Amino acid sequence: MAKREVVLTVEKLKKAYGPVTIVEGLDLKVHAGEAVALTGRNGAGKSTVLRCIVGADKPDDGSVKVLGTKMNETNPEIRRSVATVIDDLDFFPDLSVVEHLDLLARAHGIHEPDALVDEVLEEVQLVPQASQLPNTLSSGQRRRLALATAFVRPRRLLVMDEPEQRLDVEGIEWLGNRLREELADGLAIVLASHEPALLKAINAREVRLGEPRG
Ligand SMILES: Nc1ncnc2c1ncn2[C@@H]1O[C@H](COP(=O)(O)OP(=O)(O)OP(=O)(O)O)[C@@H](O)[C@H]1O
Repeated sequence: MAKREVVLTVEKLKKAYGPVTIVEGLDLKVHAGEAVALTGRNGAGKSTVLRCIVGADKPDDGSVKVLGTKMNETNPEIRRSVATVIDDLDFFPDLSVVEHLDLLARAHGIHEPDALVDEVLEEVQLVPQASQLPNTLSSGQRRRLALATAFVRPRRLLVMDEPEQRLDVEGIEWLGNRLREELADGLAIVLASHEPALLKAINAREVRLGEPRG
């Protein structure tokens, strides 16, 4: 895989809520093997930009392209390329931890899904909770499950909103190491984070968002 391939291109992104302009004229390029961190104060627009990038929110202006193709959540090629960890509330209530991961791995046509799911469960330390339903997990365990969903599926771009939330110190250290490996394999990462240790671990390029105007 070419290391310097441009995976994500954001051009002149604008998003406003009513009279308040959250972001305007934002340009961003993220290459394979590179991590970009959106930083800025609470309310600066980090989550808004991430939602526009993954197609969960519609920009008022500008464009988002993944591997040269205009972002579109319903395009199967894009869905195969983009893994997101935006929140950890988005689970099927009646599927267990292992069933979630299994479903995702199979739906994305992963070769030997059972082996990968076992490996990732072990890594996120959810083996004892494998048969529990999401609403019975602790908040940190739910975050680990959300992170696990990104690692059992194909991905070229990983988009994460404060992935460190509710992780313990060891968990943040694990995440930094894991993401470093992903970068070495050519993954492109865009994240919002308030955790300097994580940003340092993955050598993230910082893009600081200013205050919303209006
Ligand atoms: N659907 C919405 N309608 C109106 N305003 C919104 C909406 N979503 C977000 N906002 C506003 O947009 C601004 C940016 O919010 P956003 O969640 O993107 O900030 P953030 O940088 O991620 O903040 P934090 O660090 O607190 O997570 C905030 O002022 C927020 O209140």
